[in-house]
Amino acid sequence: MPIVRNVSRAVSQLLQSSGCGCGVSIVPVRCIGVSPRQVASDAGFHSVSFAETDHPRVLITGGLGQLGVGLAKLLRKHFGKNNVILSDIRKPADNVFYSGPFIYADILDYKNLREIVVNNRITWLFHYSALLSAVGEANVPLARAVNITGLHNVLDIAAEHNLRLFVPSTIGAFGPTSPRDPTPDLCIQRPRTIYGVSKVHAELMGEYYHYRYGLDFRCLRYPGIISADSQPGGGTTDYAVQIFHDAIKTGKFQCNLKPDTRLPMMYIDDCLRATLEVMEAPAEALTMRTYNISAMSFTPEELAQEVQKHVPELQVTYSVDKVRQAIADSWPMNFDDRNARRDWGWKHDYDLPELVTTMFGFLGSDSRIAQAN
Ligand SMILES: NC(=O)C1=CN([C@@H]2O[C@H](COP(=O)(O)OP(=O)(O)OC[C@H]3O[C@@H](n4cnc5c(N)ncnc54)[C@H](O)[C@@H]3O)[C@@H](O)[C@H]2O)C=CC1
Ligand SMILES: CC(=O)[C@H](N)C(=O)O
Repeated sequence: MPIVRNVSRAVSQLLQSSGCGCGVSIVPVRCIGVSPRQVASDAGFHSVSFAETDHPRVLITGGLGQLGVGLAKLLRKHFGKNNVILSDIRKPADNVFYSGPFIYADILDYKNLREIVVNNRITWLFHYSALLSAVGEANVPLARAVNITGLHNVLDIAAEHNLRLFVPSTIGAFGPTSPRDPTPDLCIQRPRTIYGVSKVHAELMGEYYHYRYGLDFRCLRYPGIISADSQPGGGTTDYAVQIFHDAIKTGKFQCNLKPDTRLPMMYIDDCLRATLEVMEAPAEALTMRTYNISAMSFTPEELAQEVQKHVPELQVTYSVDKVRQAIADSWPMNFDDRNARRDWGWKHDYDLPELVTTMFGFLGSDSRIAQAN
């Protein structure tokens, strides 16, 4: 009995002293073992110049998806090519492989991940690996493993090695009982997808590690992201990327959501810039560790009308995917991001017309537009 009392006294002292997120020296170190894997010695990023060490040493997990390659490009511009390591379990395309350091990293392999962090003296980690909303519903056990067990590995390694850790969350972290128009940072979160559940878990675990162990955890809830040169990985908002490709290739687009389904969306450049800005923000400026960020909000019908200004002959039909529609109907319609704007100066650059013009600029629709005129 006295032992139990002593332990609970020690725990309650710890909890009281950790409210500021600093000064708690205990970190969740897992038992140290010998990793069977070695990072290739010719990987090219071991020999850094002295000047390069002034910058953060970055690792991006799940970097070959829709967002990771663009993030690596942005961070390499800021911190130097060799200071940013892209990783994934997939094989990179030639242009990605030759554009900077790439390494195989399975986030479910704790020792391998730890070894990469140690050998490369990583200081900032961007954790992008995930299964998104639609693919997550199609394979719940895998989504649970990657999105939850994988996150636990990342959190422990980040806490153990004193990393600054960015984990993206999503509009999908809200559910049908959340206020949807607009959705504030702090409100009821009862998502009905494994993706959403895993992201709420990530938000809470990251914040818990921050207050309990002093982990420098930072998290943004992204809207649906729209990009020209990378494909989405199986989400509910994917239609808003596909419409551009189909408009150019065939002039026909079949949308899997109803025409009036309103969701928050953002152009990739805004999303990646926000990610860098929140990582660079002074800790004192952050009154929270998880922020909504917002740019625009539209329905498939509104997007189609804007696209038709560039490709007037585009024909849009609707064939609703029940799973995606149910997910979309439970998500925010508009996102309230006032806290991000106040605390660290978040400001989006792209509204719907700029987004559509920029997408067609990238995808080279000039010939079709000329034909249409
Ligand atoms: N793209 C979007 O619209 C949004 C994305 N996000 C979040 O941003 C992050 C990046 O998103 P995307 O690039 O769109 O995702 P994506 O689905 O395109 O890419 C995810 C990557 O994770 C990798 N991965 C899967 N299992 C892995 C494992 N065991 N170990 C290492 N990597 C593994 C995949 O190979 C893939 O390349 C995700 O966490 C996602 O939840 C949040 C909101 C919106
Ligand atoms: C909004 C997201 O998180 C993602 N694009 C999805 O649709 O699953």
